[in-house]
Formats: sequence, structure tokens, C-alpha cells
Amino acid sequence: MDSIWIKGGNRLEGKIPISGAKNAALTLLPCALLTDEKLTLTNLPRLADVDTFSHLLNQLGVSTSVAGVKKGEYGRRMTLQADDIASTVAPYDMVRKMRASVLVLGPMLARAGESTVSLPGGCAIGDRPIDLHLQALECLGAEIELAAGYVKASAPKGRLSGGDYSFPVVSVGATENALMAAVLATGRTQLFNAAREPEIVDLCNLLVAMGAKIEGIGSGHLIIDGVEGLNGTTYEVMPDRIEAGSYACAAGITGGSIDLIGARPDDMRATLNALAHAGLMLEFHDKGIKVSADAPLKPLALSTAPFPGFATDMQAQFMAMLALAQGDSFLEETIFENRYMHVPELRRMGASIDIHGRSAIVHGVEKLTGAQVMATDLRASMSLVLAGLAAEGETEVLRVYHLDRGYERLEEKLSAVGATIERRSTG
Ligand SMILES: CC(=O)N[C@H]1[C@@H](OP(=O)(O)OP(=O)(O)OC[C@H]2O[C@@H](n3ccc(=O)[nH]c3=O)[C@H](O)[C@@H]2O)O[C@H](CO)[C@@H](O)[C@@H]1O
Ligand SMILES: C=C(OP(=O)(O)O)C(=O)O
Repeated sequence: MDSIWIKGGNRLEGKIPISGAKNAALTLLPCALLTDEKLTLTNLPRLADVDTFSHLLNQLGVSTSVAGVKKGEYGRRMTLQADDIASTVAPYDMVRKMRASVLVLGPMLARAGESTVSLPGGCAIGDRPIDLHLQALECLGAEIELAAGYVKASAPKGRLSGGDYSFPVVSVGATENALMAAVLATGRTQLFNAAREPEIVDLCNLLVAMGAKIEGIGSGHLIIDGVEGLNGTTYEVMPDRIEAGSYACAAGITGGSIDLIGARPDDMRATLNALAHAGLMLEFHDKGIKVSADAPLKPLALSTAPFPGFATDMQAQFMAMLALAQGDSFLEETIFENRYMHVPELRRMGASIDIHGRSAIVHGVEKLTGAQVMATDLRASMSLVLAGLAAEGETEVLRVYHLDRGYERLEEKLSAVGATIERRSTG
């Protein structure tokens, strides 16, 4: 199994190209199920989750072909075509590898009139039920049965019908499933308290390019008028705001300066505000955002919230950075109940962090020291990489498969800005 080895203490400086967004890719890929025409996605990141998703789609009968890019470039081009849906079952061994597999439920039901998907179960960051996905689909007329660990959804007479659904809590995935189902339903669907994340806007933009009728894009009230069929198209995946934010924290924690090429400020205002409050300088230019840390880091008070609030997917990375701030920071995790799994590992590197339920107090320390560390999820792993970049001595981050889910060529990007980092095969 591979690990990431880092010798800390280098000030990072230079440009990092931001890849296509994992969380956008994972909701754009299942849109291939909505049409028998070709869907081409460009700027697809080279990530384990994207590969897992395309294998799942292959099992459902979607053909996929990938064109590479020139050496040194990022982003792939994948053409997908679902002439026919060969199977309407997303099995447990695929869904357990990647929770986002549940995003085939809505589009498959809309196109084929039935869909059977393994229940994903909990994961390291929390319980993560899918009750809201199912409730929203029921409002579109789906009949749902739960048996033997699977959800079996069917549309009476083979087609869903429009309906209104108000999400009791904001859910990105449930909004995505409901949208992908509603675009082919008969009549009008209204989604209230829908998620407004930029990845939802990306999904809406793709669906509109495929011929869907959606109003209210970017707001919490989406109005979808179902159409008879959708066409193929070519669409570019949006840049990854979480990857961009993570590398901004790398500039912060190493006292460096990193130009995030391709980052879009409007997608990450809360992250940028937090960086500015921590004392980082931000320069906006036509190719991206340059983030520089010339002064000691200031402590922050941050609470995670749905977009446009501070993203839960940035919490662990900020915690690592704030471990070296001058003073005490206060963090609150409101989205997932168990998203502090990185704390014991950060403590092993010298961080001083107290946890009280969903709150954490980070007492800034003078220095971190390298250690062998292990993480349980993607962003937790990134927080350990960030700590390792600033720590005195050597750090080895084990279980790199978490990082490979969401950071394209991490060690290559960080080496290019001056980090001493490499992937090692531990056999
Ligand atoms: C692939 C992808 O895009 N993943 C992102 C997506 O995950 P995901 O779509 O799974 O997250 P949700 O927005 O659905 O979850 C938000 C909250 O709602 C709860 N909930 C959700 C659905 C449901 O049916 N019932 C329920 O109770 C969840 O347990 C959680 O507490 O949004 C999260 C919140 O921004 C991000 O951290 C993930 O990176
Ligand atoms: C939690 C995340 O992803 P997923 O929903 O795919 O587990 C993440 O990207 O931080």
C-alpha cells in the first residue's frame, strides 16, 4: 500500500493548476443515464472516485471512452453513452466503495422506470442516511421498497410525475437525485430548500445543455418542467473549489504564496473570507487567485454550513492551518456528526486541540513535528499532509487511497511549488 512521505519546513511558492471538481464530476457522470445520445465531459479529474463511478456506469450498460491529455496537462475527456440500460441494479460492492454511487438512483429511475441501489450505510464522517433522497423521489410518484440492504424504486406506469418537495435539511446529494429524476418526469416539480452548492449549479447547467427546463438555478427554490427526452452534449466540469481551498491552506501553513490557477472566487467566498481573516493576502486575476501568507496566522471562529456558508469539506484543512495560528481558534462542525477523526493524528504531531461534542478549540502552537499518521477520510488525510508540510522533520501519511479519491496528482502539484514530498510504496 502506498504512503505519502513529506519532509516539512519548506516555504511553498508557485502555481498550482486546479483540477475539475470531484463532487461535480460525481453528479455529472450519472447524467449519461438520462439520454441515449453521447455525453462528453471534459476537464474530468483523474481520481479513484471517477474511475469507480465509470465502472459502475459500465455495469449498468453505459459505454465509456476516455481520451487522455498531453503529458503534464490535467483533465480528461470522457464520452459516455447509454444506448440502453442493461441493468438497473447498483450492487453493494460498488456502492460501498463510493457513497456517491447512490446518485444513479434518480436518473436510472427516470429513464428506465426502475432502479435498485444498495443502501450505502454509514461512513467515517457520520451516519449519512439517504432518507431525503427517497422522500423526494416519492414526491415524484416513485414507489420505494427497502429489502436485503437495497432500495428498490419504481415509477408506476414507467414514468415519474412532477411534484413538490421541501427538504427539511439541505442535502446536496438528495437535491442532485431529485433534479436528475425530475427532468424526465411529466409536469412540474418544485424543490424547496434545495442545496445551492456550485456543484448543483454545474449539474443544472449540464441538464439545461441536455435540453432540461430548470428555473431558479443557484437558488434554494428550483422549478423543473419535465421534458420527453434529453439530448447529448459536451460539457466542461467546473474547477474544484475544495482542492483550491486546500492548496490555499498549504500557502497559509507554510508561510508561502500559491497561485491557484483556474480557481473561481464566486465558488469559494466563505473560504476566501476565512483565509483573509487569518491574515492571508488574496490577489484576484483573470486566471485564478493568488494566496500569500506574509504575516503570522491569526486565529479564527468558523462554523460549517451549507453553501454559501463555510464548507464542511474545508474544516479539517483549516484546523491543520490554525494549529499554528497565534491564539485560540473555535471550530464548529454542523453538517456531519463525526468529522474530527483527524484530531488525534494532528495531536500526535504536536497540535493542541480540545473537542467538546461538535465544537473544537484549537490552541495555536509554535511548531508541529513530523510523525507517521493515518487518516480515515479524504479531507482528514489532506489536513495531515498540510500539517506535514509545515512540521519539523518527516511525516508519513498512510492510507493514501483516501487522498487518491479527491486530489489529482497531489505529490506532483506540491513538489512543483517546492514541497519535499513523494509517494512511497510500502509493499
Ligand atoms: C459527492 C459529494 O458531493 N459529496 C459531498 C456532499 O455529500 P452528501 O450529498 O452525502 O451530503 P448531504 O448534503 O446530503 O448531507 C448533509 C447532511 O444531511 C444529512 N442527510 C443527507 C441526506 C439524507 O437523505 N438524509 C440526511 O439526513 C447528512 O447526514 C448530513 O448530515 O455534500 C456534503 C456536504 O456539503 C459534502 O461534505 C460532500 O463532500
Ligand atoms: C465527504 C466527501 O466526499 P464523499 O461525499 O464522496 O464522501 C468530501 O469530498 O470531502
